[in-house]
Amino acid sequence: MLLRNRLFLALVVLLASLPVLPVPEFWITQLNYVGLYAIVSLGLVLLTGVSGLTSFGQAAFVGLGAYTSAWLSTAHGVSPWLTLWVGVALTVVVALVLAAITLRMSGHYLPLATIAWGLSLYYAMSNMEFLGKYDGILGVPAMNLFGISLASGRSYYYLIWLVALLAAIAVIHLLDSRAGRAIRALKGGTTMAEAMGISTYRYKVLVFVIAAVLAAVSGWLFAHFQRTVNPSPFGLNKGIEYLFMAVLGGVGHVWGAFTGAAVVKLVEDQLQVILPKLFGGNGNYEIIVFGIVLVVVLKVAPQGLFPGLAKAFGAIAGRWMPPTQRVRDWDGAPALPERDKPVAGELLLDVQAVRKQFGGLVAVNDVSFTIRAGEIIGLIGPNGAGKSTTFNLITGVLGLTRGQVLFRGQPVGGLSSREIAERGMSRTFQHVKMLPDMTVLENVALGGYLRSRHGVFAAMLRLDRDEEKRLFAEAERQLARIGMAGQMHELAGNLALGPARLMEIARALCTDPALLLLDEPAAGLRHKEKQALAEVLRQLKAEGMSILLVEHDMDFVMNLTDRIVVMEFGTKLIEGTPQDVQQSPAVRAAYLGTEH
Ligand SMILES: Nc1ncnc2c1ncn2[C@@H]1O[C@H](COP(=O)(O)OP(=O)(O)OP(=O)(O)O)[C@@H](O)[C@H]1O
Repeated sequence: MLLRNRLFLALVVLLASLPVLPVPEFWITQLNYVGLYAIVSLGLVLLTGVSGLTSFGQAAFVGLGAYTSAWLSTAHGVSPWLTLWVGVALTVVVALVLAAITLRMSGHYLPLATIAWGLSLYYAMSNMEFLGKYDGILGVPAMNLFGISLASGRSYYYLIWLVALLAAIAVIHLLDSRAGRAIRALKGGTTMAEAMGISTYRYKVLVFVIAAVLAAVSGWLFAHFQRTVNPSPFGLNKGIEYLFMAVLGGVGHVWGAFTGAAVVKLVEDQLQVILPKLFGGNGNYEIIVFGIVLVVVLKVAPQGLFPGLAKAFGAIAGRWMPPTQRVRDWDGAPALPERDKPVAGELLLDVQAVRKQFGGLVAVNDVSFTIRAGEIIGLIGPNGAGKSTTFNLITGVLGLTRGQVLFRGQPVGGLSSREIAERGMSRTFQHVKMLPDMTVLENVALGGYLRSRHGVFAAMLRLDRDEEKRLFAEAERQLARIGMAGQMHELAGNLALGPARLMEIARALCTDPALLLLDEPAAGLRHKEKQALAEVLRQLKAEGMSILLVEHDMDFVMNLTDRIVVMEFGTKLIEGTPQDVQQSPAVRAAYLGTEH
């Protein structure tokens, strides 16, 4: 960590000394553009790299920031230090409106929508009389800071890079926080994040707005650097270029934004000089070269240039990569708040004649059962019996066709999985859902989301450290509870299936549940892994935890459960003790596929 800080400090000192060294004006201007572009790309790292939302329309937000400041400062003489905030406010409003319209779209529709609004904003800027139409606005004033003129490229350089580095630090802080983990969870789909109580839509909107604001701030800086604005740098091709920078540099890394901005800006200018000399004429040859380069980079280094560059710099620069081993500084952190727990024997879950129809298929046919606090109930049945569907009805992933589910006396049918998580049901997944690039500890800490509260701004300003300690102390406690504390610093993606399933249980425990719901936790496990899992479940029961265990493997549930509900063809075949079930000819027939 210390080394990382020193490297960062060395970078800052180097950057700060460039304008006072005999560096030609041309290179200072180039670096100014790199800084401006990096700020926009940084937003794309958050939006596209971390959250998986592709936008081609960022250049339009740059334009919004640039035009707002240019118009207010020229037509109304407003200080650029005020126009910045007007531009940011306007961008937030526009981004919120666009987010409300487009962010519920999925697949290819979202990128297409970003192209559509990117074009709309561009043409809006180009056709407004008061913004000078295609000629734009001339005579944008230079900035002053405490009486010091920032008119020269060398002085303005400090402002651009101060903003760029502060933005990078804020994004780094954000990604290493409660809100950051929620943002990182967006990429793997919404089911797991919602089950941890995270409003995925809210975070998508937040990330979208942050990326738009970064673009607008870059636009504000751009307007007072160029001292003139016209629509051309805010068009769709520039939007594509920003995305290109982020992807080329490494869209998953904060420093990838800077790498991409530097490579594109510096190489582009050189190519614009060299290529016409080689091929003659004034064609935009550099665009052809960039197209080819992007395809090659995507093929050989899909993570972009930054990870490779960092590795190439060897062990020291390798430390620039996100740390995998977090400093263990949470000893003595106060425990997170806990919910009121049900008393042993209290009716916890009351599933009343639930039904789910998929068109003509009745996947779950009026199934009823109950769970009392402290029990482990098994829900078993052959393939296609309707177990997973029943599980999804209880956890709010699927809506009920009919029937009701009561949890602690309150109806929960029709609630979202997030609301159900809030009430104290926590689940694991048949196919493990985790964030493979985060450590086991961080994955488990995601479970503590609803028990903590700090948001984006607290994270950016590092005001969330005490709460983070509480979250990690809780995550470690839950990992220790299932015997995985020794693996907390490992990347979750490196875990074998058995430990990965246990990690999911620890994450569910971290929500402080009243009822734990496990969806086929033994599926695909080897014998030893199954034994380890059974041991953990026995221990949880001994601690008083209530568990619904959906399982295909009959032997696994026999020695663990108090009662078993057997399903076949969507209906409840039998409910009883493991002995009752074991001796039932109907159950044997269902599993062996014979008549009964
Ligand atoms: N989204 C869906 N749309 C249509 N049919 C579905 C859907 N989900 C499940 N089904 C059908 O509902 C029935 C019950 O499926 P379900 O996955 O609940 O069974 P299961 O007991 O969990 O089986 P397995 O052990 O194979 O997971 C199956 O016939 C399945 O094909």
